[in-house]
Amino acid sequence: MPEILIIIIHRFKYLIAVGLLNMAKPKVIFVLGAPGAGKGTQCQKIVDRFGYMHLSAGDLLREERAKPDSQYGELIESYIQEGKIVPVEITCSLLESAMKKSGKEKFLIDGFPRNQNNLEGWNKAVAQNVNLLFVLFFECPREACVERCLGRGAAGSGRSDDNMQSLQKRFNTYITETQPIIKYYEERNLVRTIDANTSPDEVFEEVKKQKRQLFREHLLPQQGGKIPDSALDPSRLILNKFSQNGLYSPDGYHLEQRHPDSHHAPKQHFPNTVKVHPYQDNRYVAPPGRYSGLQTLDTTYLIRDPVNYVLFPPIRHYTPLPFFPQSSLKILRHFKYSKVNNNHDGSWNDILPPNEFPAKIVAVFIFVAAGLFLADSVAIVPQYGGYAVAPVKLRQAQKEQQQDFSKIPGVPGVDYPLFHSVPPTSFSCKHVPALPGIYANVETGCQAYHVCHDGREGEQGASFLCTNGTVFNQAEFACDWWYNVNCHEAPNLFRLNLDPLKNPYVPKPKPEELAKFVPVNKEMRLKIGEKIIDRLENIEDTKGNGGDRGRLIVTNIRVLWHSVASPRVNLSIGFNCVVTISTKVVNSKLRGTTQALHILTTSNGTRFEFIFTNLVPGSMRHFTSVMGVHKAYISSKLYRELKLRGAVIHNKQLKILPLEQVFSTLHGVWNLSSDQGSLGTFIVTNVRLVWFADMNEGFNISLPYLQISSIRVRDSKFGTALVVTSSDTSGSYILGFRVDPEEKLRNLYKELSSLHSVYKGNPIFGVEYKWCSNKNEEPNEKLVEDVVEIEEPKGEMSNTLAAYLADEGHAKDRPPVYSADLGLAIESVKEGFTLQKLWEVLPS
Ligand SMILES: Nc1ncnc2c1ncn2[C@@H]1O[C@H](COP(=O)(O)OP(=O)(O)O)[C@@H](O)[C@H]1O
Ligand SMILES: Nc1ccn([C@H]2C[C@H](O)[C@@H](COP(=O)(O)OP(=O)(O)O)O2)c(=O)n1
Repeated sequence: MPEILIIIIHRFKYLIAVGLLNMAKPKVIFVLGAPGAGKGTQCQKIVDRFGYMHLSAGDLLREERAKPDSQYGELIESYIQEGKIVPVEITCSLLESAMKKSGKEKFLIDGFPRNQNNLEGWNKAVAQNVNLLFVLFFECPREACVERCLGRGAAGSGRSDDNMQSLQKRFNTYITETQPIIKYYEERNLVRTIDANTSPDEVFEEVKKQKRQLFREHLLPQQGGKIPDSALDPSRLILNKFSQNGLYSPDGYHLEQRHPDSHHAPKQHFPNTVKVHPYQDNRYVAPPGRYSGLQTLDTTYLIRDPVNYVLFPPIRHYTPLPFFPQSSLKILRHFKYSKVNNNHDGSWNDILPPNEFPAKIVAVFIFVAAGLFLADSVAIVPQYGGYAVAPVKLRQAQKEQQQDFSKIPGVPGVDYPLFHSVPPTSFSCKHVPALPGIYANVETGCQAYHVCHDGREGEQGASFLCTNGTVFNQAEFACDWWYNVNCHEAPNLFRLNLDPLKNPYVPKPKPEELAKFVPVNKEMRLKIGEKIIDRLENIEDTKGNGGDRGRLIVTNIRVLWHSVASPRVNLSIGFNCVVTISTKVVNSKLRGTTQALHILTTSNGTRFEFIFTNLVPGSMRHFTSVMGVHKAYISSKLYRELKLRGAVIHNKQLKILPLEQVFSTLHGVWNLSSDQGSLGTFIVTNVRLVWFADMNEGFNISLPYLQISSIRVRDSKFGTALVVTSSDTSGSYILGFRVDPEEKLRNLYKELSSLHSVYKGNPIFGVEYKWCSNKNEEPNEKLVEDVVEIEEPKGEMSNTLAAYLADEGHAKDRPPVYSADLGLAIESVKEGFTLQKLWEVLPS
């Protein structure tokens, strides 16, 4: 079978695409430590060795103070002498202007942030404009530091604070104000501690080791690298998904990955790695701007491979694709090799001296999966659909291979074009109807196509070629056999990009995100686990179907409306896509001017507005129930979403959710995401699994069954491990756990697997809403029967245990009976079930 790379063009949201700034963010390392710890000394060495720009907050303040016209001079002097920390507005503006003035990209910021005020000021004004890599913390005992500062003073530092009196105050400030800041970053796994109580050169060796270690942590484990301690950190885990589908990251993360060819000048600038950008609200977005000179990300995700390390099995060049899933949103194309870029410029390149690493190395995206160690080293690579780079030797050999055209119908170069790279044409993204969008290039017989978005790829956007024999089918947004495509028609079809359902760059909603008109009996059918909370008659969909009486149904995950006269006229609004719910004065056809319910939603980057008017005068029920359930929906995310490092544990106790029941708590469970693993507690409930580290309860994961895609037991280099994979929508994280003895692990696996199968089939969404208003306003149960369009799921709960657990009438325990099978007294089994049947749900 011909190997191809399937490149899934990432569909990023309009908002983000448009909203991205066009500047690459500078990288920052904070340097902290007690006065005299040697921060300045080490920074100088790092500058010399690694080429960072050193900005010392203290020096900048001293410089400012020394300026005769400075309006802050006196204030700074008095603060420094008192050992106090200067207000952040001054320090931050000095830092910011020094950064801007330098025109550099990577900075060591020394002596900052030194207190809460510094931290808050930075977070507010600067943090979102830079990438904070980590905090380098020089740890040094007080006596040594004092001695050094006094020595520095005696040697003529000229500093007004290098005296015993100021030093005492500076140390107090350091302990009470700076140490909590270091702790703050420690909790975020950002601190790299260096023992600074040795000679400057020895300290620097440590610094180098740390940097090297940081780098090694991100090598493939089979190459001797470690899985980083912070593998559970969302910023690392986000990369997991690359091993799955390379690109798409819904639910709080947003990534973009570039193909070499999408780069403006692919031959010169071969982007070796993914760039990921933390966004203000903790999502990760593609980096703005072009890649020129910025090929590597200032993260630890870049890894290099030793010489001759085979990434891919040999790939034939320009092999035709056997078939194209035309309806697919994926864009299929061959993998084109370009010149290897051995010049690994970027923030991590210089971590190792050049001679410490082989010269002919290539970068690939790290599969920094917490469970990476579980995968076979080379075997996983071919599955990877990202933009990896193949080794030089391999690549050249492939280039020489000729394509066999005999399997393509038609005459090459006559019936279909034969481009080996995208030729220059007059195509311009300036004249296309929608951005982002994807457009066939007619001048190349549609073999080339362009992805136009925010202009960062230049006037032609990102250019791609369809494999020989195929051309871009504008109607299908996919490469297709040449004989299926009428290329000249393409410009007439460019406008299809305006259709969010067609445009592959517009993400498609999940069912519960759907905010659109849907055919009756399909979307109007309740989903499993979905419960009707309220039904209201006499509601007009004032915006879409004014004048039509309808029925509004509020369930635990969405709001449905349908016309009573013609139930096919209906709509479904998932709470997931609701932006705001408010009231609005409107002019209703049936009620005149009145207060109505206004729901603003967003789906696929498009906003939808819904207005519902209650035709019963004086009734407020539609407001209260829709708003109330929406509130309950928002506050119950833990039932439905993966949470990392959440406030889910307090004093080593799980904060139990209202509908949650803890089934078992297991101590001594290793989370294998770090090199030695972290020891912690594993809790199994009816909603989720939770693990938290014994040493730091903030290091935790809460994963609802709804978001688990598989649970397995596998061998790993750590021995037998429990491997849990989260669903695509929550990032496809791979989590590894180990419990001793193995029997315990197997029991845990059995328990989790059966609960997973039960609760995935019968999910607890956690959205509960209690009526506490006027009795007359409560939902009329009778209405439930006469809604024929709403079908409850039938026969879907096939699982015995699910049926058994769905025991709504089980208000009281059933009387105990002796079970001969178990040799125990147990609660009598519900009618129609046997113990044997219940055991059968456990996987063997
Ligand atoms: N590892 C070390 N061992 C001994 N003296 C040191 C060491 N590092 C720095 N010094 C000296 O200690 C003094 C304070 O160092 P400096 O780098 O200015 O510290 P900081 O910036 O943390 O206040 C300087 O005189 C420096 O020469
Ligand atoms: N973020 C900062 C950094 C320094 N300062 C002031 C107060 C500090 O005592 C002095 C000296 O800082 P510097 O980092 O040069 O010196 P030490 O680490 O204390 O040796 O500057 C500040 O107010 N805010």
